[in-house]
Amino acid sequence: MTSREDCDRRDAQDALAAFRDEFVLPEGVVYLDGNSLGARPRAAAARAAQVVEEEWGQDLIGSWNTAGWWELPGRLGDRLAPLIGGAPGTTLVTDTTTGNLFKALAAALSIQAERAPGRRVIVSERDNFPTDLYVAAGLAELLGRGHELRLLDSPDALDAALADGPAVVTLSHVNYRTGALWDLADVTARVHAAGALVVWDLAHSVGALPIDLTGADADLAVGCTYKYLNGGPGSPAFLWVHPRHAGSGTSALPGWWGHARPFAMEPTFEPATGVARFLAGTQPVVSLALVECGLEIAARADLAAVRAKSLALGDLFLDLVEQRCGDHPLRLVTPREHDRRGSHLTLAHPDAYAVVQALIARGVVGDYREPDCMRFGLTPLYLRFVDVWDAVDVLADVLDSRAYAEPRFRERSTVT
Ligand SMILES: Cc1ncc(COP(=O)(O)O)c(C=O)c1O
Ligand SMILES: Nc1c(O)cccc1C(=O)C[C@H](N)C(=O)O
Repeated sequence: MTSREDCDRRDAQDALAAFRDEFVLPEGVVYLDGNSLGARPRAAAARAAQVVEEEWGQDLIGSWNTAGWWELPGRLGDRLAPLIGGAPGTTLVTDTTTGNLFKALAAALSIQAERAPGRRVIVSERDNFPTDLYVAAGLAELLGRGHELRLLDSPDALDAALADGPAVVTLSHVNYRTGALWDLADVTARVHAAGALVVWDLAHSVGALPIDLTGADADLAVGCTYKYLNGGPGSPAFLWVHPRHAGSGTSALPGWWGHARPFAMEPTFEPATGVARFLAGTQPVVSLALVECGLEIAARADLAAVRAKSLALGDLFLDLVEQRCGDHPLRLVTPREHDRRGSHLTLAHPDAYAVVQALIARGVVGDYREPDCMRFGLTPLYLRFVDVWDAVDVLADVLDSRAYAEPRFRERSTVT
């Protein structure tokens, strides 16, 4: 059995270990929820003070020009692009993942309306993150042209859905609940071979594993910056568009920020060239500025090493859970194979909600997802092997002692 000392030794040899110092983590907490809200980069507090006190406080409106506020979405997009295999000028950091998905899907459908007008089906997964499904269904209805959303009940159903000639396929690269990973290049090739376009949601994979959208020849992608990119609560999301589509596909939200000449204040919309046409309106500058602190750290981390450590942390977690919690009714929801899982692990338990609350009370922070899932996020930039050991130690004790049976652990908060 792996001992805590073994984990200490692995931490001592870990090439990514020094990154932990770049984050602020509360004393006595093992944070396994960076897949939902990433930890705060140390540099973020000073950057926030700079934006608020100097750029806003002193320079006021002038900062749109002098502090580069106007250019932030494109400049940060270019900083994020290498993490997703995007070329310069293909990526924006802007709006929310939900909003960007709406724009991306609308653009993909408008491209298909030109190329293959008979195609009216959007394919997704029933188990996709709810916002993705709501956006797709809402858009289909709004278009009023007979579009419909078809949902896969398992990955094996993709080929049959493709055979029916859909317009667009939209999938989450890593599933928010199960942690299951799609093969992005393989799926993209299959979707294209079937004459459809693909829109990827990278919320749970960006910053956690290497992604090559250009190499895979994907069409459009969205994702968020507050998980593995540590941009802060509600930090703006991103939108990537393959250059071949950057001049086509109307934005469903043609706002003045996406106009070719915003300050000409013209009454009709003329899209800016390239991905900038997908900008809509004024951006949350303070939040946007903080995204750079996380991106700056991510740019220095070798994503292959991040992925290798994520898998190693996951294997350790699973081995220890099997060794120490084997008598309890736990079921691994996440595929165990490396090439089929992302960077969080999900265990089902009949009392999952209460177990998660009991763990949080003991300083091990994971989260709960319906109907019976405990999620544990593995963030290699600030998580140590010894943290995983400590987390499983607490989990074993919470389960063995039935500490989770206390009534207070059954009280539901809004955010689970
Ligand atoms: C796959 C996926 N898409 C989208 C979102 C959220 O989108 P938004 O930031 O717009 O709330 C999440 C999680 O919050 C998610 O897991
Ligand atoms: N986006 C979130 C939020 O606004 C509040 C609380 C949690 C979240 C999340 O990150 C949800 C998340 N995408 C999930 O995978 O469940």
